[in-house]
Amino acid sequence: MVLLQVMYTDLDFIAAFNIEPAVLHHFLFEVYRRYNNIPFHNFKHCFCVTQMMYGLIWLTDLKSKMDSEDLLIMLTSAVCHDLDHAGYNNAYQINARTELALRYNDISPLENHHCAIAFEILEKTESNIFRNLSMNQYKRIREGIIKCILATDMTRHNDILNKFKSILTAFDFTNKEHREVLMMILIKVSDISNEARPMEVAEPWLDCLLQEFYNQSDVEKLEGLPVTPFMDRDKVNKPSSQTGFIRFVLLPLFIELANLFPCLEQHIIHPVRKALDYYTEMEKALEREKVIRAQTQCPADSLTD
Ligand SMILES: Nc1nc2c(ncn2[C@@H]2O[C@@H]3COP(=O)(O)O[C@H]3[C@H]2O)c(=O)[nH]1
Ligand SMILES: [Zn+2]
Repeated sequence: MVLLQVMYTDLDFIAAFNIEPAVLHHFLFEVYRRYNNIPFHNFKHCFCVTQMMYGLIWLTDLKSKMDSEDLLIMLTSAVCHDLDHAGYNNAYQINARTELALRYNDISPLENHHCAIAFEILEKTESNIFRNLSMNQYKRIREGIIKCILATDMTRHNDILNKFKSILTAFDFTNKEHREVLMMILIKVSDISNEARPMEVAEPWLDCLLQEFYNQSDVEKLEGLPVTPFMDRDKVNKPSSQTGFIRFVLLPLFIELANLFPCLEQHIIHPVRKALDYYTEMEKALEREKVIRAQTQCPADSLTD
């Protein structure tokens, strides 16, 4: 919590938006309380995503390109983006017809919920870090946070990435629409950036993610619901989960952001490529092990090969 406080201070938000330290503290404590004690989508994930956003803001020198309202939107969206996640994704919410799916008519039920919880916290005067803003400032920041948090729904991944690609060659920081798409891309990159971290940090996060995935698919099996294939313990393991995700989701997204900010290449592309090599090797080793195990179980078959 203290480190999050430092990020708000370091980016000059305290002075620019007249945020009282006690209110910031209260806000962050409420945020901390409203993350659940689950394997992946917990407060530590919130911290990692926010820290990545903070790092990206500095590395790309966004302070000189965007105003402090936009930066406040980005950091606060990162802090709030998974509030009260219960460890079951949107597919589950919709298939199980949960309260959230009913409330939000199957439209990004989780992301709508995370955002609603954020504004529930901000409705209380003692934890409203925006309480000294003008009406117009508050309106703009609320609109921005809603856009950013809703953009973390992965079913919108291709739409958002394609939009970013279409504006990239003529990207203009003075264009509001361009800035909004960039903000969505930045929160998406931060949200799925574990593999850009050192291997000894990234790998335990993958274990936590798979624990949450396997738990959901076990419950889906128990409840007779459609089983989410990438969460099924009978179908995915560590390397198979990562090679596809890195190749088809992470790299295509990260490469586009690095096209706009080439300085990011060494920070987000190189480590992700290294992780891809690592999991590709692990996948091959597991395959070899499987073949050996099959041969030792059926020695007669292997003799006839
Ligand atoms: N396989 C895999 N999926 C990830 C990884 N990081 C994030 N994700 C997925 O990307 C999603 C982003 O939104 P969610 O937080 O809902 O859930 C996340 C996971 O489903 C990762 O390292 N590996
Ligand atoms: Zn997240």
